Amino acid sequence: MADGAAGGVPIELRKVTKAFPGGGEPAVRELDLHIPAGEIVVLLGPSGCGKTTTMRMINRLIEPTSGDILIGGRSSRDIDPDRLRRHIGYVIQQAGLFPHMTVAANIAQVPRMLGWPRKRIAERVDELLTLVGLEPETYRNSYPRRLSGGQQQRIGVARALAADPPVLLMDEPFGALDPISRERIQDELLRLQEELAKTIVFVTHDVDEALKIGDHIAIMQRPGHVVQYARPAEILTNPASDHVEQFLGGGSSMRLLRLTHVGDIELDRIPYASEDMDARDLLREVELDGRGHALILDGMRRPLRWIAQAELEGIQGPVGDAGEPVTVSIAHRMTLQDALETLLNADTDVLPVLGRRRAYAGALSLGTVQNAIQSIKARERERRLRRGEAP
Ligand SMILES: Nc1ncnc2c1ncn2[C@@H]1O[C@H](COP(=O)(O)OP(=O)(O)OP(=O)(O)O)[C@@H](O)[C@H]1O
Repeated sequence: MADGAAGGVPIELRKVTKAFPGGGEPAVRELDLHIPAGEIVVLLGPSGCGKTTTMRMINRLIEPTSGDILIGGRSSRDIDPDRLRRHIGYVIQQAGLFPHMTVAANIAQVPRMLGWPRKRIAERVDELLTLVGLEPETYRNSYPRRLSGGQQQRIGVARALAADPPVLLMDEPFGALDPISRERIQDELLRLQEELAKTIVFVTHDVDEALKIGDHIAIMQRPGHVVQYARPAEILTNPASDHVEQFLGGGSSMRLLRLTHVGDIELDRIPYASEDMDARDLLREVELDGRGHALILDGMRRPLRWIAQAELEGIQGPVGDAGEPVTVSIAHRMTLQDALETLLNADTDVLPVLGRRRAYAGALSLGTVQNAIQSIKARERERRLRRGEAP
């Protein structure tokens, strides 16, 4: 990025406690948490478990009662709070934009405070609008009230990113959006993050949002402590306690289908050949395989056509241009849930999976997905057995 793409820095919470004056139990109690550079770490938990307090201690909107917070290895206590906040973007629910300022003025707040020249600010505003998927021409001079909730939230993200801070704090940023806008902006955030690799602390009490967004998830409970800190798939297959399991709710296998990508599972193998392969050789492979068809690939290993055993039997010499074009395929980046949907709507019972550069990477059938589901269930059974529960 033009501003020297500041990647993320790690954040370390060490025995951090916050007791509000007059409060009973502390809002946050001896919290230890390591947030790796460039990751999205989600704080997930029920209302009142201390998520917002934890987040606000990172940018010193709230001062810890005890313990230490290191940002990029430096204690936040040794960093001037105003300076600290300029290096930490903050996104809140309903964006918190100033209604009397244009979109451009809202985004430009921090750069203006930093005394950037006018031209650089204007360029940065346009760059950020493009980055969050809004056309600068259309939006830079609009006022927030004219925009949808999703658009306002995008501007909120653009504003937080304005001075290219290494850290972003996002407190229930998409909580007020309808489900469709919410899905879309989550996807946008993940796309942005691939490019920017910020360190993002993201607060939510929505389990599905946490599973989708988080590289790691910290599940918190009252009073302000972490009961499990792990990757999403591990949290689903191996919740640390009955409490965590209850909080996650049912449907963990379906959720795993949403979390698991086609590239993560063992794919089917079906016979394949290039157009210059001898039809007899391919026929032998198809007979051995027993499913009655093969794929023809081009020189870059991209699937071209399906060919049936009966058709192969009638060909002498190279396979050539025989067969039926491949019209539907599955990308290895798809979730198993989306792949299943594609498979159920296709008129063949097996589809080729495309890896990098759309090259053939394997095949997927209902059986493949079923095997994946079964191995997920087997892992869950193993976990229950380990914990001494009935399978
Ligand atoms: N300024 C304050 N003064 C006194 N108590 C507070 C203050 N802010 C938060 N608390 C208390 O600290 C505890 C944790 O609050 P916090 O807002 O961090 O929880 P949360 O997990 O973010 O909740 P929610 O999901 O509802 O936002 C709560 O019991 C809350 O009442």
